[in-house]
Amino acid sequence: MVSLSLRDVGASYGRTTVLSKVGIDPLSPGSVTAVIGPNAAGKSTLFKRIAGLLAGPGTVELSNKTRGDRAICYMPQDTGSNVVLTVYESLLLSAKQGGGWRVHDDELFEIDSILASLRIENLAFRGLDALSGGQRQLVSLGQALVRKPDVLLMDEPTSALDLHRQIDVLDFVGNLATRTGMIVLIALHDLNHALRYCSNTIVIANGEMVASGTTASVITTAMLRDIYRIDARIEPCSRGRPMVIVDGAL
Ligand SMILES: Nc1ncnc2c1ncn2[C@@H]1O[C@H](COP(=O)(O)OP(=O)(O)OP(=O)(O)O)[C@@H](O)[C@H]1O
Repeated sequence: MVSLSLRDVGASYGRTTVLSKVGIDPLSPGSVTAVIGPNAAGKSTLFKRIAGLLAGPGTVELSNKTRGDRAICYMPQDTGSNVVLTVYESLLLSAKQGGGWRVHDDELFEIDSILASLRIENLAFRGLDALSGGQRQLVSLGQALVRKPDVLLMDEPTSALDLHRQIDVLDFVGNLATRTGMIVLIALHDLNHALRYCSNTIVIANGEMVASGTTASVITTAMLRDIYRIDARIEPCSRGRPMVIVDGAL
């Protein structure tokens, strides 16, 4: 089964280094890890570096990958598109990216199944330029999933979604990871989503990794104070789930 580890990973834009020395022990198949941290901390940069879209020092090691060059898929934060394609065509194009152009029945079946799982089958023949922000985000996730990556990097995948869709998407991706062994990293600002859906969490601040480990051990009152500069408590809700309750900014 696939596993992903990082050693001393860094990245720069031109001469400006924005990320350095990020290291994580092998992430196991099927794991879902949150990547959290303030704005401009370096979360998207880390994803671009892992996906090979940015060069930099250190090693991204992916062992036992099954998908060759398509093993790692980055779902960007900005899903805007002015490409003249329908939703269905965009998923088909994504499924075929890097492969041959012959279309097989099982690929069409897979696209239908992902559209249905994300509850966007009604959008299949709508142009990408005629979608709402949330619909674009769901289509972008569909484009990533049809590639069946070994590692899925999701950059704030629920930022444009209503509450029901947020839960739907995170449940779906978590179950898919468990079922297929896909490793998932999700950049999140909603720390309650991290507590609920991610077994492990990595904290990035000022271009450095400042904590990593089980989500419960990483999301603490002290971390929220030091990294986010907020006064907050982590308390169980009436159903026993830990929740971040924010009292104010420091
Ligand atoms: N293409 C670029 N060229 C130059 N600097 C960039 C570029 N993209 C990002 N940066 C800078 O790199 C730093 C890290 O940005 P990054 O997008 O990785 O942060 P982030 O943690 O994902 O932030 P956010 O939570 O706001 O999305 C920031 O200072 C940003 O201004």
